[in-house]
Amino acid sequence: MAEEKKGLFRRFFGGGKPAEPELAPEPEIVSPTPVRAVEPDAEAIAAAAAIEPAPTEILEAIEVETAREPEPSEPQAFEPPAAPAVATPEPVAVAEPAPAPAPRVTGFFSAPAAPAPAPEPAPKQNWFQRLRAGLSRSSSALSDGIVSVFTKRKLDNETLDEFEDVLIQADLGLTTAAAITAALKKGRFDKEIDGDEVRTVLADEVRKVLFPVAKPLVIDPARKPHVILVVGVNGTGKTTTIGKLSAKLRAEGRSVMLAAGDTFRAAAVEQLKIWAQRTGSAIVARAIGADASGLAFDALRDAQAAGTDVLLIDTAGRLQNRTELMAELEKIIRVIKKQDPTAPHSVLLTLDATTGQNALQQVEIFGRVAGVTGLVMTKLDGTARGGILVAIAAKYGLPIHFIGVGEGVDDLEPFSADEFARAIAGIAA
Ligand SMILES: Nc1nc2c(ncn2[C@@H]2O[C@H](COP(=O)(O)OP(=O)(O)OP(=O)(O)O)[C@@H](O)[C@H]2O)c(=O)[nH]1
Repeated sequence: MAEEKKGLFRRFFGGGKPAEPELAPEPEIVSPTPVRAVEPDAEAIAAAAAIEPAPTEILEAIEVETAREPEPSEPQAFEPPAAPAVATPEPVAVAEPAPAPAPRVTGFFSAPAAPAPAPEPAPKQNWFQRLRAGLSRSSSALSDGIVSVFTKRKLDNETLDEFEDVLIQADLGLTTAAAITAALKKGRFDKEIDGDEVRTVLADEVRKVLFPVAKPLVIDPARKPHVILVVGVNGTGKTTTIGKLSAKLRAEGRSVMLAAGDTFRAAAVEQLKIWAQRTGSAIVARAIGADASGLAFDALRDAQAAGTDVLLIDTAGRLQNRTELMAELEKIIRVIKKQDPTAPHSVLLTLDATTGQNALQQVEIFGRVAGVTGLVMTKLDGTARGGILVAIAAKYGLPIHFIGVGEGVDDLEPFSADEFARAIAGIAA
């Protein structure tokens, strides 16, 4: 199929390489300082401040351990691993209600002003509504194409070709675009067709591609801990995803430990600490610039000792074409295996939907180097390129566990083929 559409592909992508995200600057490795001395990042704190606190009853159930002080200096080599700082979550303090202000006396007529009526809270949208809203840029790009191709026209070879172009432009991939066009042609050729019929066929075909890959992330209760390693390119949402997952796991009553393996970025460590506190998870963090594989090793040892259900390991962002950084990722996995040969039990690759075609290469290379077991696609809100998820599913068949449509704790949900297919096709309910 790729051969058939080569001319077409070149028209859309200029025959060149797909656009790559800007190279992120090399993270600066500063001399190790104790984690506690790291200046909190205002942006990270502001982002995490939006997180809903874990239910009080969950927080009350947390066992409070004594926090260990960080080592004064951090070894760069893996052996022997130094003990990490294990900061134990503290229950989130319930803020004392502020005393009601006394009515202001303004003379003889001192009656307090009538309070302004409270604004009606906006009704909370359900997940499908948020998914539809998030995917609106992707679905309206498709919808506009459908309207312009099919308005008052019969389904002939020309309209089919134009429609296939619309699908390819929406990043759905050549194979899926061809399958959708073929399905539309069946029994409808030379007949008038309306937009709703096209949208139904589109949703049906997308659903067929996504159904086999929509698989939940399964936590093996026999593993103590079930180790989840989160990998991906810079800024794809690893740390945020770990925070959101920890909230879900804690809400299910599981004990969780977070390992702040992004030892390049102080903001990532701070962000993770806030998530740990809010969700009632334990956290293992070290100084900026510390050896990430040593930290992963120590975190796993601590999680085993504590009988923790799930250990979520964050890693620094890395571009898939940076060989030395990918080798570092291999080392982290090797070191984890020394402690538990069956670990990591899940390797999640976070993909930023706004990246478009480059995401395919990320799946290819991270899959090969890190043995990715499942995908999390973030930032489906605010992109017209959400179709890339379909192209990835068709090409790699890797499980898609979660998708993200925003920065809030509720904006990450298990992936549903049917919901995604309807949302991207612009079908209302
Ligand atoms: N709009 C939107 N923003 C998101 C989503 N997921 C994450 N983000 C934001 O993306 C930015 C980067 O997220 P991080 O979690 O820090 O990404 P990271 O992969 O850990 O970054 P590095 O450590 O630099 O590799 C943050 O501002 C997040 O709030 C999403 O689904 N939608």
